[in-house]
Formats: sequence, C-alpha cells, structure tokens
Amino acid sequence: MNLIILDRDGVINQDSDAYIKTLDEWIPIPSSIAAIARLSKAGWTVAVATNQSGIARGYYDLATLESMHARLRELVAEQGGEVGLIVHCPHGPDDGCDCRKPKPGMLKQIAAHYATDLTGIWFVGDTSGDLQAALAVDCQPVLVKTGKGERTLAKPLPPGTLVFDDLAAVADRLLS
Ligand SMILES: O=P(O)(O)OC[C@@H](O)[C@H]1O[C@@H](OP(=O)(O)O)[C@@H](O)[C@@H](O)[C@@H]1O
Ligand SMILES: [Mg+2]
Ligand SMILES: [Zn+2]
Repeated sequence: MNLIILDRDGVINQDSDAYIKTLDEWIPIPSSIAAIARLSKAGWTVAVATNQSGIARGYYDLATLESMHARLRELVAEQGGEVGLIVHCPHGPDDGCDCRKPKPGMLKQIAAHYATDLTGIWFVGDTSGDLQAALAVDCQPVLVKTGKGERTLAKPLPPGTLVFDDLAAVADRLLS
C-alpha cells in the first residue's frame, strides 16, 4: 500500500508556540489540504501522528481536538480526498508514555492499524522530534520548512533526511 504519515501542527495547519488550543486557532495550510486530497485521490493512504501535550497541560480537551480533526476531514473531503487514521499523544513530556514523539509509538500504532511495515514509509514533520521518531522505526524522515521547519533546518539534520518547502512539494514529488 502507498502509505504516508504526516505530523499535524506545522505541516497540515499553522503551528503556534502558544499551542493550537481552539478550533479557531486551527488554521489549515491551504496547499497542504490540497496535497492531502491529491495524494488520497491518487490512491495514497494519508495517516497523521501528532503530539498533543496541550491536553495534558489542560489547554484544551479531547472534544476540541476531535473538532479540529473533523474540520480537517471535511476540508479534504470537499476536494474529493480523505484522511486516514489520525493518532495523537495526549501526554506531557514527563508522563513517560511510549507514544510521544520522538518516540515512535504512534508510528507503530499506524503500522499495526494498516497491517503494514514501516520501513521506508515517508514521515513528514517540522521538528527534530518528528525526524527522530521516523528514524527509530526506519521510516524515511522528511522535513518541511513550514511550521517550525526553518528552525529545525538551522541545526544539523539526521543523515538521509529529505527536505521540501511544504507538503505540496512532497505531494508533487510522490505524484510525479
Ligand atoms: O507538531 P505536532 O506533533 O502535530 O503538534 C505539536 C503541538 O502539540 C505543540 O507541541 C509543543 O511541544 P511540547 O509538546 O510542549 O514539547 C509546542 O511545540 C507547540 O508549539 C506545538 O503546537
Ligand atoms: Mg509539528
Ligand atoms: Zn503519549
């Protein structure tokens, strides 16, 4: 199967150092929505793995998070595409969970859901934690310059990391 896994904040929607706490603060990157629709219409399965420590920090609740993901699904569906499994880590940095990136727990969860191997699967993110999570399970680390990507690019990247301006450029490459 053609599976691609995406980080959310900074890749699909704008990110904020103040967290994305409300549906109104969830501002999609238009070209990323279009990219997801293009990929899915071309037969790709598009899954999402997102850290959401804002839940543990009490900034927002699960219902609010789910409203953002419902909006994401609506926007992609309007363009004829669909979003696959979305997994999130609701824990904080000190909770010692297995799912918070840079740990690969969410990527493993997605692989199990689709009964597929993760080797070489592109995981597209904007932070070093995303890249480290990818490497931990032999995914292909892919950095986009949106969100925190430019900050991440200012430091040495793991060898073999692919870099693109944005998710639209990732889709262009995969669909070319
Ligand atoms: O990029 P993804 O994984 O989709 O989501 C990232 C968010 O959960 C938040 O993650 C936080 O990191 P800490 O969780 O506080 O270390 C900060 O980087 C926030 O700016 C950011 O909005
Ligand atoms: Mg991110
Ligand atoms: Zn977790």
